[in-house]
Amino acid sequence: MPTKPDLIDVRDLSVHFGLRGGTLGRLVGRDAGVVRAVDGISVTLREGEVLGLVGESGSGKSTFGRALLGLAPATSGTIGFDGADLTSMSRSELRALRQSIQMVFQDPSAALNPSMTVAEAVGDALRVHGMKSSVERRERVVEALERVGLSPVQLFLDKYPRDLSGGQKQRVVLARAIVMGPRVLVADEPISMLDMSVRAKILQLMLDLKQDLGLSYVYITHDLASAKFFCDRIAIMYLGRIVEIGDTEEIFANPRHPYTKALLRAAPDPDPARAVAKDLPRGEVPDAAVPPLGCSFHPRCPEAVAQCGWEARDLRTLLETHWTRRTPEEYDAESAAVGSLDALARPDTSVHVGRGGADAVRSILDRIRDEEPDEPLWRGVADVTDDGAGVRVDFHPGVDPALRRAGGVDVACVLYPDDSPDDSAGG
Ligand SMILES: Nc1ncnc2c1ncn2[C@@H]1O[C@H](COP(=O)(O)OP(=O)(O)OP(=O)(O)O)[C@@H](O)[C@H]1O
Repeated sequence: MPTKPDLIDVRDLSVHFGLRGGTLGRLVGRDAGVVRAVDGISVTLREGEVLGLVGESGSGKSTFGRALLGLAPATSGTIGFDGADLTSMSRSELRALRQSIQMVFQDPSAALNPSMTVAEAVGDALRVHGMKSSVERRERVVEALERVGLSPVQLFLDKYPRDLSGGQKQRVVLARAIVMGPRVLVADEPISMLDMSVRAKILQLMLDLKQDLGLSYVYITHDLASAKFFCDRIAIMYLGRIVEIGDTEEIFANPRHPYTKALLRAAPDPDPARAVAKDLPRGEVPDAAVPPLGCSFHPRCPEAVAQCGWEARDLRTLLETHWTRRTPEEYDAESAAVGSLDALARPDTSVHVGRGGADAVRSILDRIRDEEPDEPLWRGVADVTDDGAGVRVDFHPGVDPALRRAGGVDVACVLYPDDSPDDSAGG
């Protein structure tokens, strides 16, 4: 089957949000930094394709989706659509573009104005975009409502959102999205707030609309089961980046990135024979304002190796976790020997720990190592040397892996060396 042309071509897109510092920071005029909500993403959406963006909360999915409509301003990079770069469009150009790219949000109740009837809500976009004839508008509204399965249409035209079920409201939202004749729908968790009983119906409706109207979708979700059913290709996102992207079948049959594997293990499997325990990787998604060194996923990764980007903050987490398992007396003695952990709060690859003497600190580290020999952090420790009142821990230098070809998908992980013949990378 010949590959369809690219409809959207995103290159190296970043969306960073500035964070104002606390009161003290503001007094001295210092910013607290930036949140890298989207951090250098390159991806294409092909004509007629459903591309899924999957990841935990905070991975940047919604920000990426909003950037596709110019709702979140790009910090750098480009978004090509129909030969134009969306990131450099004026407000009026962006308004015009929204006839072609529409967004569907998670909560249909919030998306609909409670004081507008269904006919008004769906027809409003046509009016705003200059369709003056109310007869013509009415025709288009009726057609859109029929397409989304709200029939007989006469029953729905004069209803208010409060008169409708969640599923019916999302159908109205979809009617409003398609009435302008768009080419792309960016659907951000469109079924997650609906009753289980209607979720599959709404997804099927979206597939029917795609077929009938030649739509393409960007489907944003944290729900792998719906992505498996709905998407042609899936991009797995973590902390503002794509860590793996490929055909849906391949991603599910043969996940490469340890994060993808963990997500798949955590997803409830409808087939009880293959059901596995829920075990999302340890810890939480780190702060996008100060991401981990190297691969952002390394602190949670069970397969991490020496060059994944180990640093002082990982050692701090290790010590703190270790102390949750000690008696109060042991904690008092060990924390006195180690001293303040403040020096471990920065992303350093060489760090001094301890104030109670090198031997005391070494024995604490040895004890943790004996108890947890498989802890991946030990693979990152290059050297522990005596250093005055404590020890100096040096980590191996880390690499920040780029997306590269690995057996039919693109994956950003040092465990997968590039196997593409021509050295090209990216999704
Ligand atoms: N307007 C904003 N100002 C500051 N930070 C923001 C803003 N919007 C998003 N962020 C931050 O950017 C990161 C990515 O957020 P985003 O909502 O895109 O993630 P997500 O994967 O869609 O998560 P969710 O599923 O919870 O919506 C988060 O750390 C979030 O706090």
